[in-house]
Amino acid sequence: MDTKAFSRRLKQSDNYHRRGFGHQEEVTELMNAAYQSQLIQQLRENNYTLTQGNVTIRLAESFGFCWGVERAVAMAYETREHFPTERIWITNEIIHNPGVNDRLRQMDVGFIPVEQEQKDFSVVDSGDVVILPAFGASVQEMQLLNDKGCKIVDTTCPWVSKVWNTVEKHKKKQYTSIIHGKYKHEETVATSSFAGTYLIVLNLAEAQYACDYILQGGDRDEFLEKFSRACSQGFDPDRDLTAVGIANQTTMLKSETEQIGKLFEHTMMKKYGPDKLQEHFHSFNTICDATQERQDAMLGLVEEPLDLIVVIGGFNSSNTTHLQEIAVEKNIPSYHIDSPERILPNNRIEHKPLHNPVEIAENWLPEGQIVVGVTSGASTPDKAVEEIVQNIFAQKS
Ligand SMILES: C/C(=C\COP(=O)(O)OP(=O)(O)O)CO
Ligand code: SF4
Repeated sequence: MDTKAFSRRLKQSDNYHRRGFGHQEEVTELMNAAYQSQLIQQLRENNYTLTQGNVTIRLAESFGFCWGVERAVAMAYETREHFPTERIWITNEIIHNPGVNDRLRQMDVGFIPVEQEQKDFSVVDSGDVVILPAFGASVQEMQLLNDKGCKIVDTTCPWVSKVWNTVEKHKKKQYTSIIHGKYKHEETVATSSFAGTYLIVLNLAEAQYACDYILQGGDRDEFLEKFSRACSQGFDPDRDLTAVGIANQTTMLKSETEQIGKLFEHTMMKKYGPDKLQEHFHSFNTICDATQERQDAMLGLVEEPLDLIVVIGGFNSSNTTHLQEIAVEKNIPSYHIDSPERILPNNRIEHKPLHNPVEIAENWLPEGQIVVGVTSGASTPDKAVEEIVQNIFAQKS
């Protein structure tokens, strides 16, 4: 499929919308009421600090809703305003925040049902409105919805589309796209659908494995087994790793994406010589600013004297998980929670330790004077942060 030509055609169609519908004022009011917080605004203005009783809260200097999330959620709200009686669907969670998705359900936006990892689009009829989330959607899904005659409202963050352009460039030059991301993540599913030949690496260890294969060869079957769900159809490591371009899921750990890029660059330089590097390696910076800013702020926060850190965001939120990784790396006790309800009576918290299932911790707030670091991922509204800060104060009072 010529994905570029399809995208161009889709964008010209009357059924395709990627800007709002002129209801900004009403929507801003609704969103402010649901998601903004005066307390958090005060904290920002007070050097990101607030003390009450024997608890001091230290907020990261960049946290919470990013521009792309605000834009996508606002577009979904506008869609409801603009099509008050039409059936409206969304192909996935709009962003990885349970509260925001619940709010869309309350607005009668239907989520495409999923059975055994397969989406059931049979529920969608011609003329229905379908929202594509901030992560985007695969080109096959877009085609299917377009063929059905749906009205498509595309809220894909432009930073994500920028990565799609990058993999299109790789494809044009017949480079294999090395995508730093999680193969099951909606954004990476969408990005890989625009790529030609691709390999998805989760982390530096997987990148190292692929680079070792490039330099020394290895067990082809083992390679294909390892990346069975993370490469393009018919991928052949002996044929498809001679020229590579780097791309990434926008919310991966910035430092890791950079290391992976450097690793492939050095590998290609070693294999083909510095003068031939351009023919075998391409890299554009596609790390999004919001991800970078939140990670940089977290790196600043963990340098402060803290007793513990609360990281707020959906459990399936990649950027939030990476913020927690920074706390874990620094050996600071950290609690990843997705909503204020996770703070339970009697000094207990229901939280998700990194790479482990949700569990309950007892006596999580130490006695006496404490300093609690707080940050939140790009899909977390300030309102949720406010309620969590208030719950912490209440537990210690
Ligand atoms: C929509 C989006 C980022 C917003 O945060 P999310 O937490 O929704 O997503 P992610 O960190 O990628 O799992 C894609 O870049
Ligand atoms: S984290 Fe970046 S890419 Fe993702 S929605 Fe926000 S601004 Fe867009």
